[in-house]
Amino acid sequence: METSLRIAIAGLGAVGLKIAQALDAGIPGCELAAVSARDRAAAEQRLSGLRRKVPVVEIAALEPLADLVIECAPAALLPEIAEPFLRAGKTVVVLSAGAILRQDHLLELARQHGGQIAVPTGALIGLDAVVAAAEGTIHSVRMTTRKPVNGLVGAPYLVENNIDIADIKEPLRIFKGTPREAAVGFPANLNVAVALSLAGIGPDRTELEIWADPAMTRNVHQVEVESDSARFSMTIENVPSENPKTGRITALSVIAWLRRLRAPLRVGT
Ligand SMILES: NC(=O)C1=CN([C@@H]2O[C@H](COP(=O)(O)OP(=O)(O)OC[C@H]3O[C@@H](n4cnc5c(N)ncnc54)[C@H](OP(=O)(O)O)[C@@H]3O)[C@@H](O)[C@H]2O)C=CC1
Ligand SMILES: O=C([O-])CC(=O)C(=O)O
Repeated sequence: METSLRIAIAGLGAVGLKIAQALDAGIPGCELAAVSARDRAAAEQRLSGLRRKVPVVEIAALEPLADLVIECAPAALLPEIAEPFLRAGKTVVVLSAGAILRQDHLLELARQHGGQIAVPTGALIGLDAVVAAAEGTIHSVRMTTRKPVNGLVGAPYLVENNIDIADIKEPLRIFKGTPREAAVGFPANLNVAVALSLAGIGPDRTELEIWADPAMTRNVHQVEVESDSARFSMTIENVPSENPKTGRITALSVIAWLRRLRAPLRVGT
């Protein structure tokens, strides 16, 4: 019988806690081995309803305890979380996808040691079709994101450019550029655009617009792809989680990814 894959979770917020609860409820072939959070006592409290007791440890203590780590913490912590696992040839599931662009050395570490960085579909849609189209030739990828004001306020791009969206009455386009630029200007809001770009034609050729819309209650992402195998358009309207910047479906995407790791039937790319 195969032994269970020991899973560590770094960050126990809107995404991490849901994944911890799902692992505790049971995902065949996987077991929750350890978690990390900023406030250890609060994390222990949040985990107190779980059936099995799980150690809450410093980020540096996660790697010896687990075969795979799921990063669902602030983007700046990605290197600290990922490096020990990649150096040990293990897998790192990355939610803060934007941070990968600023940390090229992580890909090199994975290559050198036989580890892997996995970016789940997360809050987006259709990355299976985009990676398939990328096996042929993709001509263009355009993404438009519309978010309620509270899903965007405080982003560095808005602060640096003195763009005040607190009292807008109409939809306002606040950004037009590339996912590479958005990863810097919106590190906690546009990981989906970076994931899309990594699946398709990269962070410099993917075209991105961001709109703040005071009438919206959901985070809406629209994607249009032109390729030599297919033309497709996709829209996802995400219900925000406890964290207004993060869609509820994000944690579910990782849970589905974990469930497929050892499943006898695997659907989708
Ligand atoms: N790829 C995608 O599709 C998506 C990606 N994301 C990204 O996923 C990440 C997680 O999102 P979300 O769960 O909503 O974020 P939250 O803000 O809800 O949670 C972040 C967690 O990180 C923990 N944390 C903060 N500092 C440290 C530290 N020094 N050591 C250990 N843990 C720490 C916090 O701890 P504490 O609880 O103690 O404060 C908290 O539990 C974000 O980067 C977000 O941008 C989000 C949505 C979609
Ligand atoms: O991109 C992100 O990080 C989150 C997001 O838009 C969403 O949850 O809809």
